[in-house]
Amino acid sequence: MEVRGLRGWYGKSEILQGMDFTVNAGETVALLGRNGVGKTTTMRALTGLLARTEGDIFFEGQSILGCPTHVVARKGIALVPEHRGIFATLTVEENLRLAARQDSRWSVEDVLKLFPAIARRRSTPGGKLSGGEQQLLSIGRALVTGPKLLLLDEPTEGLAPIIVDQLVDLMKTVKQSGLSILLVEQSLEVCQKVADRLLILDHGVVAWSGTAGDLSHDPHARSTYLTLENP
Ligand SMILES: Nc1ncnc2c1ncn2[C@@H]1O[C@H](COP(=O)(O)OP(=O)(O)OP(=O)(O)O)[C@@H](O)[C@H]1O
Repeated sequence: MEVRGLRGWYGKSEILQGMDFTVNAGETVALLGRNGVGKTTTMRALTGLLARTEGDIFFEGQSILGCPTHVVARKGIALVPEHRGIFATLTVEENLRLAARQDSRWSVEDVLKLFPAIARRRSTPGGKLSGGEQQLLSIGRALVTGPKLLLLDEPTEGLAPIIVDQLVDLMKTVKQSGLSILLVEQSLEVCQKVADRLLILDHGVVAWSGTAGDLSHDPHARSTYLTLENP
């Protein structure tokens, strides 16, 4: 994915003010920044969910700016939103089967094998799962659609450390399968474990980019662009 001069608005507020970045095939890129800088808005702009955008977004060489969400999804971009978006009254298995596409390289059975924690709960309604299980299920739902690029919006937010470790392992497995991942993530520790590159968003643009190692040696960037919550 190549993003060039991306601008995006809510009403008259210009939140994204000319973002430039790429996510190469097979790469995991993390998007960081203080609360409210526009990380979720970026994810929405990339998936046709923001009403007003300008600039350009290329996916596999084709412009997708302004494409409706279902078209973006069909091209192979799957968004796992911050609030997970699973069906509370449907079982785990029904949630997966409803999302599954025949041409996906991940079948429902593959996903259940990959996530034993939710396989054990396959007959449980989505609404009865713990936060961590819901997060795994929503990633599973994205995988069965057969994406090439997975967009994960704060997947570890609010989860216990042991579940975060499981999610990190899962992201590594997904990455090894060749999928590209763009991840909004506040924890530098998680970024260090899974991301090839980090992008820090500030004032609607990508203000810093580099590896987690670069950032650990750059106290100025950490104090300028990140909150104290970032370890
Ligand atoms: N639906 C909306 N209508 C109007 N303004 C919005 C809407 N959603 C978000 N905003 C504003 O847009 C700005 C960017 O919000 P966004 O959710 O993208 O930030 P974020 O970087 O993801 O932050 P957080 O870490 O808090 O989720 C914020 O100032 C927010 O108040």
